[in-house]
Amino acid sequence: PCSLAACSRKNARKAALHPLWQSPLTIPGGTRQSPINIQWRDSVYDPFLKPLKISYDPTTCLHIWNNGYSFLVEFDDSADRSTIVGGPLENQYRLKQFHFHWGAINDWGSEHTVDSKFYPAELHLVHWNAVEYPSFEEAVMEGNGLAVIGVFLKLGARHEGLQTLVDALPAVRHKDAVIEFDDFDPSCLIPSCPDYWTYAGSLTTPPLTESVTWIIKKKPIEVDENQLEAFRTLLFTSDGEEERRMVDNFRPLQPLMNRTVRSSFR
Ligand SMILES: CCCCCCc1ccc(S(N)(=O)=O)cc1
Ligand SMILES: [Zn+2]
Repeated sequence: PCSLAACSRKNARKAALHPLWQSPLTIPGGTRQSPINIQWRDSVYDPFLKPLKISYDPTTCLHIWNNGYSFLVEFDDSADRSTIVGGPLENQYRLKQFHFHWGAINDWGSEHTVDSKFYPAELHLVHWNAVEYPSFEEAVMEGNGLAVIGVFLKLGARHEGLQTLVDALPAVRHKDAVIEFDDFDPSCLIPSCPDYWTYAGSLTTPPLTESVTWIIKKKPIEVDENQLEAFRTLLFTSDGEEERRMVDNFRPLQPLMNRTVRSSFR
């Protein structure tokens, strides 16, 4: 056991870590961690990459909840009703949830960067390989278990589709709050431009498992300042706890190591 002084110093260091990272920041032996910087000129055009085929059924939308990391919109994934296929994927993947990462100010907030540029926020649409695995929880542990579409958000015009989400946020201000949310089609949040980058990576929050095929859309969507500010009114903390604003819920950039980022476009 450590000495009282050393223990308190260790605990102080741990407490000093951002609330998101009380657990270790790195996976021991991790070789395909996310997020990464996408250096545009180092990405390799792959002519064999197919267009991504997205088919979402808005009636599979279930609820919005604040899980203490982000706010999530979850979907009924008990059948192949909201799926993606094609792109770099060998199987069809089912939509499980989508969520966002954002900053305290507009200068940062995204998890991935492009040529070291941060966007103020990033959307993740999380899908799992229901062809090969019986559940999302099992797929999370497998190298080809998950496919996450990343969409950058940039400051610009108000996004009408996002506004229906923003209007619901006050109801999930605290950690563990949940409200019913139905009839939402998340494809309205995905740019129509088909161009994307893709690489083999990981979850960016615990359990950080190396199970994600990342599909990062080249074009951002535009949202306005009020919509970004609405994200920043959420709390990491539960009702009754001392309030901590939910901002800067993005993981630091991870080493590329022995990976190539492929592009679907020249
Ligand atoms: C067995 C439970 C595991 C839940 C893992 C949930 C999760 C999903 C997506 C992402 S992200 N930010 O990489 O898209 C992080 C975490
Ligand atoms: Zn995410």
